[in-house]
Amino acid sequence: MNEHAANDAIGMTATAAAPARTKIEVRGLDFFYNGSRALHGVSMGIPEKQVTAIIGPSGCGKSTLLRVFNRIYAIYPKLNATGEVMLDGENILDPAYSMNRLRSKVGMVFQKPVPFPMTIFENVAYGIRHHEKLGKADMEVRVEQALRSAALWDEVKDKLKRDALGLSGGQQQRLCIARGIALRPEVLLLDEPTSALDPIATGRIEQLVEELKHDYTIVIVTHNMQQAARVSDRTAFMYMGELIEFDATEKIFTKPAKKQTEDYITGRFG
Ligand SMILES: Nc1ncnc2c1ncn2[C@@H]1O[C@H](COP(=O)(O)OP(=O)(O)OP(=O)(O)O)[C@@H](O)[C@H]1O
Repeated sequence: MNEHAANDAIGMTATAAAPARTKIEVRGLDFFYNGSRALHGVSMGIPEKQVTAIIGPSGCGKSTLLRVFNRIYAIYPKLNATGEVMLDGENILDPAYSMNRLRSKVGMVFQKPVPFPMTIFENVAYGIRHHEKLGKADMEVRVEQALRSAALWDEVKDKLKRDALGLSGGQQQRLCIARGIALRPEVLLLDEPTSALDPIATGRIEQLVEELKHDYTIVIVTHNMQQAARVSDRTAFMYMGELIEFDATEKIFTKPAKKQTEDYITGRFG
């Protein structure tokens, strides 16, 4: 199969990545769950304002790696990361790096949308209140901006006071993205954000990711290889806790350097 045919086959539209500044530099990262090693010496550079996809078979460590980027594991005492994760040149694994600062720089959206049991407006305003004191008018502007950025404003602008749990699954996921964006982070982590959504809602989220990368550095974990091919600039392939290959998405899906990567993307395992 020539390169164009291969691209067509996987529905790839992403163009080759332009050179970009490195936003997150991972160096020799190991991760342990209660002494059991889940990541083995991962090193990679996440480019700024691009989309980086993490793919690989179930249990290979994709979510673990993503969660290290906002240190969410730190709430559990027996989980431990060693190595360095430099965000704009500062090691976020250093206990001296403030969690509050990290939370304001790195937002996360989970697989299953989990709106808070409150109004649509309050879902977005809630997080902002924890970080900033805004007057009523400023808050309204911020909430609107976040909902617009998450491509949800037109659908909810007349029902901001309604319960968020009344939204569809796809709308709830965009609401969770709006909630993340409202804090104006620099990095947005998406952990299988469309796995619970139908193809139309999935398409909207993918389109949204494409738009958001102009302002945010995005890292997305996905089981869906077509999705990685469609939305990402760079793709990381992981296997059994190791980063096997990390390169421009087009290269990974057309001319992977490693046999394990090729076997995975051609469906020979996983
Ligand atoms: N809370 C936990 N306690 C102990 N081990 C865990 C925990 N979470 C994950 N692991 C182990 O760490 C390894 C990596 O898991 P992780 O969830 O990061 O993989 P994944 O690639 O995201 O998988 P999936 O695609 O199935 O979500 C697996 O061997 C898993 O069993």
